[in-house]
Amino acid sequence: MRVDIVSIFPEYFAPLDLSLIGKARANGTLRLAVHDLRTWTHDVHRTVDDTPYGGGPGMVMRPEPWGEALDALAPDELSPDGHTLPRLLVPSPAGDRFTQAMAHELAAESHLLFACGRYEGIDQRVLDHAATRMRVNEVSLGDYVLFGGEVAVLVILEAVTRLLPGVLGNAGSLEEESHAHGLLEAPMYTKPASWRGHEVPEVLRSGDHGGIARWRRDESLLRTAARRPDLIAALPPESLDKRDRAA
Ligand SMILES: COc1ccc(Cn2ccc3ccc(-c4cc(N)[nH]n4)cc32)cc1
Repeated sequence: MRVDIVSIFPEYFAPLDLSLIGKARANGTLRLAVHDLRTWTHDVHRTVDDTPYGGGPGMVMRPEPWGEALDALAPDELSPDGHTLPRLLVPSPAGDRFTQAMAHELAAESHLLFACGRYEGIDQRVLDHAATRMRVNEVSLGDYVLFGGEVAVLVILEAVTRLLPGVLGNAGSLEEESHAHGLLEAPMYTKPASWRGHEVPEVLRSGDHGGIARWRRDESLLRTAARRPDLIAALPPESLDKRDRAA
């Protein structure tokens, strides 16, 4: 997967040299490039923002630098390797909610292009023009307001990259994790069996794999019902058996 990120704070993405994403870049699973939007400014002050039409607080990101950046990173003509146009993702408080389902959808793409806004956002015409030639999605992490898109891109990129083949060592983790089956995961424990007077649930040390699976299922259901009843309501009816309903 190829990923391009455009930001006025490219140094925000230094963490992407670390850990499993860093390994994915080193082994070619992820080809990531971070670009400074000011590359596509031409004035001495390298201006990327201006006052909003219609008045109001703050500044808006100018369309010209973004237009040139997207032209450069998503050229219309097919590249020699038959490169298709990327999917443009624009973090925004007004975007569609980012979900694990969207992470899976994005993990199937060959080229993602992230536009990190700052100030009060990017001139709308940048997104409207881009949408005439590539898929554009405004994406929100949730109902809270960030300073800009960079942190959102780090989150989205981590959620997507861990789904790429070979990135997560034990593929089993993908299957068992929260939101994989629509439920929150059960509590996890490791050694020692007793710690500051807190014991590991006996069933987890019993070797009874059926009992362990049932305990984990029950704990997932109880935790999900308590913290995220919306996920219970969203489950397909057939996924809850009689025992589940009794939990
Ligand atoms: C109320 O209108 C606002 C508009 C923009 C901003 C600051 N800002 C600028 C670019 C940008 C990109 C993403 C986000 C964001 C995404 C989520 N889930 N929360 N916040 C915030 C962003 C603040 C407020």
